[in-house]
Amino acid sequence: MLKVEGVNKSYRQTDWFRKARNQVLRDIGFEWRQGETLGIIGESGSGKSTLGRLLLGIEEPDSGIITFGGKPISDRSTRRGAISAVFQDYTSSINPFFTVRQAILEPLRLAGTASRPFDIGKLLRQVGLDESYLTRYPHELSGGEAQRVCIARAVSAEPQCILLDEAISSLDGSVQMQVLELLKQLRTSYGMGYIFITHDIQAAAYLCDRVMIICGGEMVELVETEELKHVQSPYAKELLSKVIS
Ligand SMILES: Nc1ncnc2c1ncn2[C@@H]1O[C@H](COP(=O)(O)OP(=O)(O)OP(=O)(O)O)[C@@H](O)[C@H]1O
Repeated sequence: MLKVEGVNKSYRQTDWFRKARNQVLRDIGFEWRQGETLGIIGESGSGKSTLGRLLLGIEEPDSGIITFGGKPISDRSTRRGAISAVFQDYTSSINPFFTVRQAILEPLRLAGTASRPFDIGKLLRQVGLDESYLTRYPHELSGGEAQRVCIARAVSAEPQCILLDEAISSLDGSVQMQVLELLKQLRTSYGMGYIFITHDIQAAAYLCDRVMIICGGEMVELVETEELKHVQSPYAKELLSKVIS
């Protein structure tokens, strides 16, 4: 469904004496299958968020191809209704001048489907909030509530895939667990899938069907979650030993 082939990405380095480039992703290739939850895990700086931005079409690879349903993800018409995102920084993800109602309806307005019947109260209840939140502004929400609003907004246009980039990392432990549960429930209700970018292997193992491990911009492993303990690459073994021991 979402297909990534031979993707490379580099950025210009700030170097006064020569034109150097920092190679951030090397020859990445994989396929996200419709309805699945695919985890992308790796240590800080391994290139996870960069890959996320490429999958969302926010940035373009230097080389390689990314398609969704056979069409280039770089085309806005391909992305519309196909993929949405939830980021770590929920405080800046919502327009501070928007009420919760406006924030949740924004994707529908952008997709040109704002006139279709839409039960915003039901969606709000599904993410564990009630209709009294509709008139609140972002500064009137707790971190957990704001991230629930971001999730509701990502779900509202019913995309086939939601990319979550460290979406639970800034939340307290118990709230993280609630949001993971919520994501599982929404997946059942709406039949969509996720791409779950995280450095938290345990959260990935809890939520994901398959897990991809990246190190230094290279994909070192892509396995079914139940096969995680049988990973082959030394890096993946070391990464897992830190959690399992
Ligand atoms: N826009 C950019 N310009 C220059 N370098 C960048 C840019 N974005 C990312 N990088 C560099 O690319 C590398 C990978 O960054 P990236 O944010 O993708 O890693 P990550 O695995 O998501 O890390 P973290 O878990 O800390 O967010 C880092 O060395 C980073 O400094």
